[in-house]
Amino acid sequence: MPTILPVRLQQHPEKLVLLDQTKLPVEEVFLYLDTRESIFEAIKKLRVRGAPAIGIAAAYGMYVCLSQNTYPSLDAMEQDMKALKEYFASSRPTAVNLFWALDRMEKTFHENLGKQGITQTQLLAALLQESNQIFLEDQAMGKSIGMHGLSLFDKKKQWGVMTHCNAGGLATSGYGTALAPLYLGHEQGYQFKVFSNETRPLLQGSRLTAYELAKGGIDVTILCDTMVSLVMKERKIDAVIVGADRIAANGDTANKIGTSGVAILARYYNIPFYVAAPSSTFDVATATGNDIIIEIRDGDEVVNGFGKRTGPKNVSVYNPAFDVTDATLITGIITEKGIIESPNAEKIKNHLSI
Ligand SMILES: CSC[C@@H](O)[C@@H](O)C(=O)COP(=O)(O)O
Repeated sequence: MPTILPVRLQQHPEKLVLLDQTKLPVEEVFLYLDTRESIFEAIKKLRVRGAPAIGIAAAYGMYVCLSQNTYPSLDAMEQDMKALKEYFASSRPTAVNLFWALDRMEKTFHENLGKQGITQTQLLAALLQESNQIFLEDQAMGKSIGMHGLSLFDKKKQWGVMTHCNAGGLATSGYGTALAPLYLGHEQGYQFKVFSNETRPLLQGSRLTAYELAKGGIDVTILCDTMVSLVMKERKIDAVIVGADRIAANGDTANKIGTSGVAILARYYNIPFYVAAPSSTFDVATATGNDIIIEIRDGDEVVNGFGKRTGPKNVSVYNPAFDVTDATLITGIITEKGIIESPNAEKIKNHLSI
């Protein structure tokens, strides 16, 4: 299991504790946050990132912020809960886990608000329990994803696995999603050679995935995004596994920019392409990938990233943070319940039992 926890709650006094991922791989710096502005900023600036971790941070963040105040009435507390929900939800638009976690917190608030004689302290206790539940469920889902994903491999050889961006421990409260089979397998004596795509422009693949896998003792090689085709042609890759930020009802999957190109190349070279994600990443209210809102980020991340100017000033830059991989390019979606082979709307509906 990965050794660094990117998001957790501290109590007495209440703080949201985040590993500042913008500082990796150079330094492990922890932030202790208790204001709504600092939590919003941490999500927006990717100090905490990865769909499940963003959801957990927002849930704990709501609890921490509400616990700072004594409200004149339960109505005032409810208004503030709604304002916080809206504020955190406006931080990043693509990862559905953010909205899923905030909806769960709001539902818990309202269910308890309806109880006769409920106090602010009791409402806070209910929110604390719900946010801890979201954290623990994510941990359990990661482990189950790992078990199902591991069934794709055996111990007879070393497997070449490519991943893009970071869908590991740093993106969740446990084993991760795409990296979960690798961690579990490593613990059980399976052999992997992981190829981690650098993932321009913010380098989650080289800064984060390579960092956590190396720390966990798993063989990892960093590739520039431009090297994917060559390495696939050299037959170094047996399978690709990536995470997801949002999976539409038909299986179209939004994930870090560059993922769809990797999927297209994998199809060309006849390499299986898997998406690993918990059920909290499915958004069945969104029919297809065309309806997923893609976050557009500041162009400076592309031409002035990490303090180095790599493009001229005053030139337009396009910086979409995610792209959508067509369901038809996906060999299977690995969830905590099993693997959806060649995903489509009906299989997804049955798999999620909805
Ligand atoms: C288990 S994390 C899955 C995805 O959130 C991950 O692959 C990804 O694209 C993260 O993007 P990021 O912009 O770093 O939040």
